[in-house]
Amino acid sequence: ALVLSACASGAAGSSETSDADENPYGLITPGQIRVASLGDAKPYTFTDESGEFTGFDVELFTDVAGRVGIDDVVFTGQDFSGLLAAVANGQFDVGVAAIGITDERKQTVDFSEGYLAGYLTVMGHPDAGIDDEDDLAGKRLGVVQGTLQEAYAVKNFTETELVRFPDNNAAISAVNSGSIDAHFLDYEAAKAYAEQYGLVNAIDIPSFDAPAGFAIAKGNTEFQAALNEALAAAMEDGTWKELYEKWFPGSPMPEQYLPSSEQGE
Ligand SMILES: NC(=O)CC[C@H](NC[C@@]1(O)OC[C@@H](O)[C@@H](O)[C@@H]1O)C(=O)O
Repeated sequence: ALVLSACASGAAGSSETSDADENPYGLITPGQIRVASLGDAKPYTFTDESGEFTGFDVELFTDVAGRVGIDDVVFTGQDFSGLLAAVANGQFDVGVAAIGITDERKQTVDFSEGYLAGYLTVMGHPDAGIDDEDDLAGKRLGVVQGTLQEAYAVKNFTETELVRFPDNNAAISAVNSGSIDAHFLDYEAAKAYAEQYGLVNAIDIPSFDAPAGFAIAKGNTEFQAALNEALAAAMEDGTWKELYEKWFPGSPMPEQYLPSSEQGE
């Protein structure tokens, strides 16, 4: 009986520790990372012709996940407004979609360190007559619900009629059909849509105080620490720079994410 009980308790003990070993980051499915993302925020995160998720954020996160030891990464498209809640309530392990880090959002999720700082951009028809923020008075401006653009427009574009959309695709078709004058989205996505539909970037607003980060459930400090360590390594060995040049050719490069040997030039 003594041997049996010792063996039994040993087995129980080992299975408990092996669970922690198997799934140190509290993943929904050990060995797999489920990512909530967007399908229409090219070149940050988008689905290509074959329906594969790709883009700067997608490839950077996939690289970081590999460094953390997880190669099975599954991306799913979400409306931005539901994305953080889905991560907070455990439907996804992480949110990756040019999500700006803000104190308000930190009430819902935790974030990795920042990995991209850029601009919020108003873009529309070349003949919409929008050259600066004053020109937005009396105009109809699209925003995606839940974005920093929505919050900024509510606060600053008080004479503008805001039209809320679930995603960029819906807003862009509204611009193209003329039912709104312009859409308010991220700089690089605006550039991609402008090229595709002959629209123009009219106003660029810095959002450096809210760099994009990976969003994870609050309290998952093991996962957060592992992601941060891997993200720092991807910056230090030039992987971040390589992906930035691949996906944002010609754009000004924020220095803080370059290898330390290239900073402070
Ligand atoms: N994918 C989206 O629609 C996200 C829209 C918006 N992105 C803002 C941002 O994170 O985009 C990447 C960088 O330019 C950041 O500086 C910026 O705050 C947001 O976080 O609300």
